[in-house]
Amino acid sequence: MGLTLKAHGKINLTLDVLSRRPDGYHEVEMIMQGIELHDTLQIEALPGEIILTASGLPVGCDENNLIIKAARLLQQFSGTGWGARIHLHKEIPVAAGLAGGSTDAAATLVGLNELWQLGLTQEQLSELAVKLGADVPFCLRGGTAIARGIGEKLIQLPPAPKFGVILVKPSFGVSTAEVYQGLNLNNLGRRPDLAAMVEALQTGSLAAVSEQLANVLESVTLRLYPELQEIKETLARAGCRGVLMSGSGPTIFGLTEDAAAAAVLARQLTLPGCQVVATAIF
Ligand SMILES: C[C@@](CO)(OP(=O)(O)O)[C@H](O)COP(=O)(O)OP(=O)(O)OC[C@H]1O[C@@H](n2ccc(N)nc2=O)[C@H](O)[C@@H]1O
Ligand SMILES: Nc1ncnc2c1ncn2[C@@H]1O[C@H](COP(=O)(O)OP(=O)(O)O)[C@@H](O)[C@H]1O
Repeated sequence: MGLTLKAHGKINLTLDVLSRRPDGYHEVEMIMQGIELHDTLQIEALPGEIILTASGLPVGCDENNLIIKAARLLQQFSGTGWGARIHLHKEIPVAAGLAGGSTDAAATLVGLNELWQLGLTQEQLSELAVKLGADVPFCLRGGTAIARGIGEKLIQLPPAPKFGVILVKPSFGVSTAEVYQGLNLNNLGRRPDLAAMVEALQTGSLAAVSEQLANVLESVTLRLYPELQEIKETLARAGCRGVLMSGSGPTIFGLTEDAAAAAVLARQLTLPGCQVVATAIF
């Protein structure tokens, strides 16, 4: 008996950094949004070992893969004798700011909790999730949420309007740790207005939501990679209403009225060397 799970990516509609903690992490305040684009995990329980294989976009299947880390963490926590055979089909670009690894880890926790019949609560899973990464607790639930703390303190919001989303991922990846380290907390550029974005989401207006998009990590990543500014301008010129970098980058996303508009627009874009994906708010 096995399970097939969809592990959805995310974008950040707002991202603000409030302070640097003594442990090097940062207190954030952001609105996280799940997207249709997803990886697929097929999981079967088997005695003892954890075996991972992958297809789709290239990704390593060794001990560094967050799927293996999640499975081992759950084995240790529960003391179970079970193992698993897991196949990952990767569609979310890697090291992109789209939480691809985090969402695979979250799906692994959910899937193995069920297959191994551990009966862990959502809260227990969330406590394990944050040990794997700051974005993993959000990925357990998905949807639309305010995230605070290092990203693990979540307040679920009503589902967002189903806007279309165009993702543009340049050929390079960025290190999230380096981007946070590069921040100058006294010079963050335009800061988001969280309350105004929550209100904009409630109105359902693409124009209102687009106006409130803001991410202070752009102050680091766009300085390191000026070509990202050109991608933003290309998306805006092509007709995307709101354009922003997701998370620590380098993916730039653009919003359209719906998924069909995103698909049409994505086909018209010429961005050599970039992965362009049309998807939607999930
Ligand atoms: C920036 C965001 C926005 O959603 O996403 P991504 O760009 O990674 O998708 C997150 O804050 C990233 O979350 P995640 O990628 O899970 O972070 P982790 O693996 O826990 O941490 C990677 C490194 O980023 C830094 N980090 C992360 C989160 C945070 N609140 N403060 C930090 O300073 C730390 O240096 C940490 O060592
Ligand atoms: N299952 C996984 N999918 C993608 N990346 C993974 C996975 N497990 C570990 N990683 C590693 O995690 C790092 C961050 O990847 P990812 O989660 O895709 O990016 P981001 O945190 O920017 O959204 C990459 O360097 C990648 O090698």
